[in-house]
Amino acid sequence: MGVLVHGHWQDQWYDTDSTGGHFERSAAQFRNWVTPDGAPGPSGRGGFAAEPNRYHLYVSYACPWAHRTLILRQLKGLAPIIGVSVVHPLMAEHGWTFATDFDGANGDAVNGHQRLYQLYQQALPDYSGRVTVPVLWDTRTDTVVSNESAEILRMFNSAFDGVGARAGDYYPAALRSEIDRLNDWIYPRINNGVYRAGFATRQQPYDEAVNELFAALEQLEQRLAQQRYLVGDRITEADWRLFTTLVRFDGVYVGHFKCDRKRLIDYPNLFAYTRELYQMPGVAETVHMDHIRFHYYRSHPSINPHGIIPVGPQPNFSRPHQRNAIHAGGLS
Ligand SMILES: N[C@@H](CCC(=O)N[C@@H](CS)C(=O)NCC(=O)O)C(=O)O
Repeated sequence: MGVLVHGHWQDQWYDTDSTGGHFERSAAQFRNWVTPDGAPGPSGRGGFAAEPNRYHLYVSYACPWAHRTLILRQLKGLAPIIGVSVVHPLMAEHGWTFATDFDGANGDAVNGHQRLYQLYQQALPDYSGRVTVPVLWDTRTDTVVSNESAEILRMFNSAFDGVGARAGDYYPAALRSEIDRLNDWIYPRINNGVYRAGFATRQQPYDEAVNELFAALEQLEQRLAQQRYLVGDRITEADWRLFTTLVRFDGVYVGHFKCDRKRLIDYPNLFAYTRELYQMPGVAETVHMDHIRFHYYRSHPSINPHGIIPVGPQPNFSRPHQRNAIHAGGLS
């Protein structure tokens, strides 16, 4: 893996020496918004009006942040009007690439690049920073609209409603403060918590991350015994953001990232909740466990030097979930 420095690719691993063994994720830099009429969004500049077949999404099936955007694209019926390029699951010295010798990795049909960093160079020749997925690309102006999944999620939720998106609001106005509160609590402890544990290079930051992670999972286990979804009886963005971490938990985070105090399948409510979300129409087809396991176990040689992909565990997400009986106010 590496970074771009003034447009030049440099192969280097995360620098945790300067942060005392802690892993710190850097902020995404392209922060424009697609809006119904092209007016500027909460950040960045305007000019990105919602139109069918204008925008293209670059993802890795392995990446939990990219996965959120794929799920919203699916739920909102955007697949026919926003195309997708899937990178190869191996992220090595050239970063993410468009090699197609892995089932599902479909290359870059839009710009014809070999490597993802070339897309960033195309958008901004002088770019300095990480080269991450997901990327929302504008084929009209040949630039990156956004490389921040949390914001792409919000755009997919509503910006395309006038140009053919399916009904459905996963960030309803009345629930926003509760969703934001949950996201802010879940992100550091769980979504990024597994990375903080897995990429720690000293004992103490690892201990800290893993303790916070499992304390948070215990709390959610209790919450989901009382209510069907994170915010009561309605599925919201907060659920999808949690789902992409939970669905990877036993397959990679338990082993590869040493998050092994418990497995997902040891939490009856969290596991059943994950199964219910997995079984929603269109969601299972966004989950590609072969990309997920290959990516993590092969792309981090400092954690898994021989690149052996272990056998499991691999939970069965298709088993009945039996969550129908749970309503916001507790078991009916
Ligand atoms: N803030 C970004 C983070 C995305 C991210 O870190 N993606 C990872 C893959 S899971 C990546 O592409 N990493 C490459 C790198 O850091 O060089 C988002 O949520 O969109």
